[in-house]
Amino acid sequence: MLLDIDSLTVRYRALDGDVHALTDASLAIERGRTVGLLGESGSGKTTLARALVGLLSEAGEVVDGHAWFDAVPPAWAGANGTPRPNVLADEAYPVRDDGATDLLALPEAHLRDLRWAEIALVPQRAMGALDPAYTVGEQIAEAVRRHEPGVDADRRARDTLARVGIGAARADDHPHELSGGERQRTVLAMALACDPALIVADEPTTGLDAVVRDRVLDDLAALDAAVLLVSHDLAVLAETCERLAVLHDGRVVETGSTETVLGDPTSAHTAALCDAWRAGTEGTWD
Ligand SMILES: Nc1ncnc2c1ncn2[C@@H]1O[C@H](COP(=O)(O)OP(=O)(O)OP(=O)(O)O)[C@@H](O)[C@H]1O
Repeated sequence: MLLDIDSLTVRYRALDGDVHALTDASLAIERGRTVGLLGESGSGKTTLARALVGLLSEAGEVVDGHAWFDAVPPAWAGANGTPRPNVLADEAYPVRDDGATDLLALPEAHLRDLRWAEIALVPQRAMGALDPAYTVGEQIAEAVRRHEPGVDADRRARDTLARVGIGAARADDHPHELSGGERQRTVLAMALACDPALIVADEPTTGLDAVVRDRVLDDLAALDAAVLLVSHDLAVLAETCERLAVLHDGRVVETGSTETVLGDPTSAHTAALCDAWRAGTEGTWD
């Protein structure tokens, strides 16, 4: 198993009391597989996505749970390719018998080694993920340089942009020179650049027209990496994902193959979502 989220519980401290955003949420993703995380607005999808990479907002706190992750970034590899003892044998945080590390317990310095290299977040709203002051090529190359020092980072940036259907020459553009769809694909290119084992894509198609949306979904479906695709849109997940998990009020109420979840849902909530989808009302749940 590449990622094994076990009983994740997250709350936000707010002036008028705590918000329990996730309660005992469990979910697993095998290497190379695409899993959809479905839920209405406020169900906890973004919280789960950001908790995995240690990017919850300041008010957020992981109260309980583990996120066992079985991939070792290049920065942890010793001369013979085995993880450096000072990383995996660090008793300050848990390592499971199979070698998986707990993302939720890793110190920030170790998490930084993992981000982009082995687990990449495609956040909601691409514009916010890009720095307006730098060309998109420079931004992609910077991540490559940090994690793969020996690689021609500029070449990799151009190749990765070309891979998501943006001409390599656009590497010299600043974010404001790209269309909304191009920016979204640029953020996807950033996520792909270091060839991570897992991509967490948070509503990557929201706000895109149908053609660009399909292109982004095709890109995600074609990846060797495992993908956790977060969406409120059942149509998007149904056409892209092998497995689905359904979040409702911060709890995972259903997991299973897409076929089973859609064809024979066990929770009343999932059944209602499926009925709404079939009735052609998808996109109106939020
Ligand atoms: N910084 C915060 N402070 C307080 N509460 C928060 C904060 N961020 C999120 N929440 C609350 O946590 C719950 C889960 O929010 P989250 O953004 O994870 O849901 P979501 O399913 O991603 O929703 P959406 O589809 O609208 O993005 C919601 O009740 C939300 O209001």
